[in-house]
Amino acid sequence: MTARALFRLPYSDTYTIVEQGSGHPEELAAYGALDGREGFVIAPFAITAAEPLLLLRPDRIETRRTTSETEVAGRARRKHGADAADRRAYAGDFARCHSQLLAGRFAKLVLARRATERMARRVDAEQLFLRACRLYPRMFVALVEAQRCGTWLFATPERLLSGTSGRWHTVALAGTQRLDGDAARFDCPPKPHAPADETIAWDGKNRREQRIVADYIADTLRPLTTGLSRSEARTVRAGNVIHLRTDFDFTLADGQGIGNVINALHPTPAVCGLPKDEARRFLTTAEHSPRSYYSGFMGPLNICNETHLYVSLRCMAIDGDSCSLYAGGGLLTDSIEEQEWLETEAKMETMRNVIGDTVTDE
Ligand SMILES: C=C(O[C@@H]1C=C(C(=O)O)C=C[C@H]1O)C(=O)O
Repeated sequence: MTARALFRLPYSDTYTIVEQGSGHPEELAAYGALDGREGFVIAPFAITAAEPLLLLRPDRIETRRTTSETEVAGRARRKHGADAADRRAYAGDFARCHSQLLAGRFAKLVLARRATERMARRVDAEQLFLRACRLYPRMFVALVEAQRCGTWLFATPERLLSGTSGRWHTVALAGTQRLDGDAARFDCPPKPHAPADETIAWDGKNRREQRIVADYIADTLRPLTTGLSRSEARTVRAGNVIHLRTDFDFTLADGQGIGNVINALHPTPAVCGLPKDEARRFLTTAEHSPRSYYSGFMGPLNICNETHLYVSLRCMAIDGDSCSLYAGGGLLTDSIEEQEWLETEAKMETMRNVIGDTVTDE
């Protein structure tokens, strides 16, 4: 085995292992090259020679049951204190983005950062994958191991594109609130199609942030699709935070492939900004830590005729005894730096809860 991916779909009690038996995953030059292909895809935020778009060949596919252990509930993790240098670097990045927003160069920018945790011992990535499956039943959980991209663990709430042959689905997910105290036990929706809890209040800034994403997706998909439907925005839970989500369903217009749809959608203003190409260029230089495979996308492509591509969020890169966690948040002109920092901390909790009590204090 030279590369492998493990993935668990939301609400499923089984996970799938996809292994490539020999050689390295294929490097593809562009999203269009995904049309008609089969395998497990892992795409970076921006394709470069150092961080290519990879397609893992499914030489072996196995499905296993996730265990029903509840061992995770009481795990205590030692207190985490953000590094002062990280905090200062984020403040600098925020100021750079905010001045661009105030100058009217961008309608929205998503600023991201990285935090590295040193572990007491070498990380057992597969154990962490299984723990993430137990902790986050609503999320798409995946572990990818390949020489070219390294080892990544994800527990993401954001679908980029999924479907079988006929109907396709995507979402506009944005706006974030932390669930604290008793509210953290709150479940919305408890099952895939259950009604959402509409007692939750959202402020204007979060609603605008999410509407920008939903309008962008609708405008992008309209010329490429037929029968496009758009739901109302509703509240959904993702671990210890909640978001606003609009669902889209569509059929591809004649002559359209999903590679073209991905090329048009990715990266959406849920993870990048508007206008898209300028925002992507700006962020790749403005952010002090490169995003690598964070905020790209990954998932099975045409495996057993099903495609489930998710945005690579709530994730970490694992390297020996070190875990690099990534998170970002959408900025508008009225964003407040301290609140945005706390939002990235809340999103990083998703992976901090997975590494649990193995974090050391050094
Ligand atoms: C950028 C991230 O999340 C995205 C940004 C959100 C926001 O700005 O409110 C919410 C959900 C995601 O679309 C992340 O998790 O790192």
